[in-house]
Amino acid sequence: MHADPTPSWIRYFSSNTRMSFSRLLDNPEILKTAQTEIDNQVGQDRLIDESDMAQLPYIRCIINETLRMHPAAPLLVPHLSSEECKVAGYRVPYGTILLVNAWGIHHHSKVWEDPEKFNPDRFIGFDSVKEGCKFIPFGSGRTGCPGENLAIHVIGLALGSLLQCFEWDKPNSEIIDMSEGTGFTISPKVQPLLAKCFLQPHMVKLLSEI
Ligand code: HEM
Repeated sequence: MHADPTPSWIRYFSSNTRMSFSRLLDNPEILKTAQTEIDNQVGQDRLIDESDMAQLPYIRCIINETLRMHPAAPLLVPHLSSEECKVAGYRVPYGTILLVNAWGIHHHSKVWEDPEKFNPDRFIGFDSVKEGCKFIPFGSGRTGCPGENLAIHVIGLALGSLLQCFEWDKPNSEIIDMSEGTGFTISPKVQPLLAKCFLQPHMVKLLSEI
């Protein structure tokens, strides 16, 4: 394996990581900050692994910001009231199907400043307990997603590996189309994402030993 200045092309289909990656390609300074964090915390002598995630808070901010703008389950999953109750002053009769519009909350200008801007910094020091239900890509409380930690680690590892091993660029200067398809879960409408990648020179030796 050698560091070839000619780029390789990647056609990327995965949903969550693809959304993060598209946003990073359109925001090269954020991409660079993420790479610097990996360089500082993991170094160049070994590949990133799952145990590094706790030391990569900025990568976590990028994942959160992507899940804010593109929550995989925009209406969470339907819930059914097993008895009559009151929610925020509203009477909810027994047997009501309740949908929570997480996408709407995540994009609401009264909840988030400049909600259409991709800005991972807004999650620096974010405390989900103090902030209440303004960020709920995994739902909340007893019915919340039990796979949250696994999902964050898998996305972080995929994103971190791509950032550690390669330099990235867009195929052209156009803003990447982030339109979302319709359905129970969110996925990008335009598939696949096309990007140019260059192997980082310092990764050549490491990757050739795998
Ligand atoms: C980015 C990845 C993921 C997202 C955004 C996500 C999101 C969600 C959401 C929004 C719910 C419904 C919560 C509610 O309405 O209260 C849910 C439920 C659930 N998720 Fe996830 N999830 C993800 C990954 C995973 C993974 C990796 C697993 C398992 C390995 C998993 C297992 C489940 C299960 C079993 C439920 C149903 C829990 C219940 O009803 O008791 N999820 N998830």
